[in-house]
Amino acid sequence: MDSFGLFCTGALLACGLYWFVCLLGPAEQKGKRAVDLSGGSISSEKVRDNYNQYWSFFRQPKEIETAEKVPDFVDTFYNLVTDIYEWGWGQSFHFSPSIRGKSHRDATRLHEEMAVDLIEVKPGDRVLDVGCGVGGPMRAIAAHSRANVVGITINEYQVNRARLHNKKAGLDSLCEVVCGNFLEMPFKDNSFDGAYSIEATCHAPKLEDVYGEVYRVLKPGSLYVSYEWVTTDKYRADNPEHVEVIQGIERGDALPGLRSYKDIAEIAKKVGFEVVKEKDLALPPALPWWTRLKMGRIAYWRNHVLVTVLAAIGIAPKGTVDVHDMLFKTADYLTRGGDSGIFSPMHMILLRKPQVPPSKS
Ligand SMILES: C=C(CC[C@@H](C)[C@H]1CC[C@H]2C3=CC[C@H]4[C@H](C)[C@@H](O)CC[C@]4(C)[C@H]3CC[C@]12C)C(C)C
Ligand SMILES: C[S@@+](CC[C@H](N)C(=O)[O-])C[C@H]1O[C@@H](n2cnc3c(N)ncnc32)[C@H](O)[C@@H]1O
Repeated sequence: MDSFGLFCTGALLACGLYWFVCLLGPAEQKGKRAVDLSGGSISSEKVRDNYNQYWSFFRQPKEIETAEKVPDFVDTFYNLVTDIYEWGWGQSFHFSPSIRGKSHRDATRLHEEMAVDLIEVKPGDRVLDVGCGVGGPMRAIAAHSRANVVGITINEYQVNRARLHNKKAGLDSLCEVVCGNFLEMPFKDNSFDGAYSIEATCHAPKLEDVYGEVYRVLKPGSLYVSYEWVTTDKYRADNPEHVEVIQGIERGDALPGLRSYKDIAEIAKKVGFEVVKEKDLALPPALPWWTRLKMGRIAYWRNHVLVTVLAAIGIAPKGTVDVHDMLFKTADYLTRGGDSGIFSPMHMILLRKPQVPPSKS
């Protein structure tokens, strides 16, 4: 073989190796690889139909408003996106402010630990994770606080993923996962020492329903912290560009309608909570939470090619390409929401269930 042939063979081998290790190999947190992408609890052949069904909710906005249909629509959404999220983002399905000199993983963990520090729980306490995903936050919080964490998610596929990760992390004695609706929780009154929700209650059609449930299951005197998705004071409903961005975020994230930051405390008080603290964690001096999304753009193009090839050769379900495409566009809307400051995914509210319930009069 002449030197040119040798060079070509070497280059081909290097490309193949890069493809295998970097593209098909372990992603964010090992565990999920492109070749393992599935439609969650939906069988491969039905992924595309379910994706179309997901979109049909947005063609009938009146129906989204009927609260009973929302949990099913959210469940379908998480069947479609859970594997892609894990593959391309990791086991924590939320944002966090960037921190100079720290990795995304560390910034994510610190954002999670802050939640449990705020609710002041002790080792051995029973803490509720409202909308737990595949349990990234739950594991960080259990390891940090040594509290017993009970997570609830509407999506059965996530329950199985979370249990698997808990076991692998050796945290299954501290972490429990329940499949259920946070609008009607299968827990006794006054049975938790604390609760938190990280970017999950935005899926509730009426915030008072989920806050009311958290209030019911908390012991008197205990604390609940929530990181809420909201529109900020910069949002103008008469600005078509603002409306386009917010609607884009709602469609790509299974949201029945984003709330204004102003409504959160009012709703919490209505169900009986005392507001201890409220702060938008996205505001300066915090560094932008959307930098990670922006920086990932080249990787998303690569992922797009990979998903298209895998779906074409029958390894990934056909509809995966549509779902990935939707997320690709969503990333852009979220970035625009962050850049313009009209949207925050981390409006923090810290609430206390009073020792004595407020009188009804
Ligand atoms: C709280 C919610 C989810 C927030 C984020 C975890 C996700 C929002 C948008 C998601 C993503 C967008 C682009 C994807 C990319 C095209 C793909 O190649 C790899 C995965 C993404 C980066 C994906 C990861 C998760 C998000 C950032 C909502 C639902 C309330
Ligand atoms: C964006 S994910 C966040 C998950 C987790 N908090 C995290 O940060 O990794 C939102 C979670 O809320 C859950 N969820 C949404 N609506 C729900 C409902 N009605 N009942 C229970 N869980 C729900 C979803 O299943 C998902 O697990």
